[in-house]
Amino acid sequence: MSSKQSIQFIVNPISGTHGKEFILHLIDKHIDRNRYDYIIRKTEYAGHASELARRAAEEKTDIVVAIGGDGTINEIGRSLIHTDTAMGIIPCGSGNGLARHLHIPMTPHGAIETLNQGFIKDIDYGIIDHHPFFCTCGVGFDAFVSLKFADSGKRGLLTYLENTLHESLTYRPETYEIENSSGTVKYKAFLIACANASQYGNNAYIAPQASLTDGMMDITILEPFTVLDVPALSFQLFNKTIDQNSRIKTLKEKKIIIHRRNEGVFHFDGDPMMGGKDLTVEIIHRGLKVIAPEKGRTYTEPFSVLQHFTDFIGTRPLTSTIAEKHRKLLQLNQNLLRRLSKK
Ligand SMILES: Nc1ncnc2c1ncn2[C@@H]1O[C@H](COP(=O)(O)OP(=O)(O)OP(=O)(O)O)[C@@H](O)[C@H]1O
Repeated sequence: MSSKQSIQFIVNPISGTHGKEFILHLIDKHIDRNRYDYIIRKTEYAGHASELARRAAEEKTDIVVAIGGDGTINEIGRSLIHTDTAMGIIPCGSGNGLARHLHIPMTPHGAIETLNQGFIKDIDYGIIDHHPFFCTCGVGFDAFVSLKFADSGKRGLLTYLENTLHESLTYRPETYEIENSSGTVKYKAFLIACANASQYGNNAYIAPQASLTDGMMDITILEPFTVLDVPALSFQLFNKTIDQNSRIKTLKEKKIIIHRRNEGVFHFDGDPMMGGKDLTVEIIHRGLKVIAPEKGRTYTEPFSVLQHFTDFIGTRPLTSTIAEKHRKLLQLNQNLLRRLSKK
């Protein structure tokens, strides 16, 4: 019997915008073969990653690695909760919120090195209306946009940005009641984000104080705002200080019920889902094993809001036609803010 640990890599070929062959080549080249035996599986349809991961856990595979974005991570993570199989991540999505929170390097080579180090930590996960999430879930504007994006038929950050900006022009805040163990409070809100991880992705920190190991979720409520609030909100989203904005209310809870007037969409890790008027959201403490760097970042990155914003809108220089398009969209938008990971 082999003393090596077993890894199954699960590749989502459609995640992000880049081909995955290069990553498979890097795995072949850099994975520690003294430590690991590995196999690679490719997903063939939505939901397939969940099936593959469930089977891998049943077969006592030591590690299942998601090669994809937060949607793929969600599929794999939900099959590994409360098992002995740990989840690794080679981030390939458009936002990579969970990987960024865990300080997993964004480069495939760096992420493979993290696997080779093999440090395992137990993290919390959340459940909204019976759907596990690992990063964020919520109702309101970002759930609405996740639905629009899912319907748009094409993927990519520009499409997402376009949808976000256009829809924010007409989106109306709704009234919600949030019930916790001590009572119910009413809020008029543009969005309510329930965060296990601190960011949506792309370093857009919707809940900067969120911890993956405290057994609590950080709830960010964005109340109605005016155009005058947009610059500060946008800056603070990337500066990890949005919780200090006067339009923001924050709560820390283990379990809440969100009551809304009508049934409608919510999102979990950026994927839209239709739900009822009452949505139960709770955090389950340390239910998933993940492989991540042992002590925060393994390299130092100077913190720059401008860089984070650039990450968010893409890496092309702001001198191109794309930049012109961004500028027009930015003019159109008076409400931008938002998550910007998915999609
Ligand atoms: N072979 C496949 N064909 C079609 N859809 C797939 C396939 N494999 C996975 N999917 C679906 O693709 C969706 C999007 O994947 P994922 O979230 O990983 O990529 P992304 O949207 O580019 O990244 P991010 O979530 O970071 O923006 C997942 O929800 C998953 O269900």
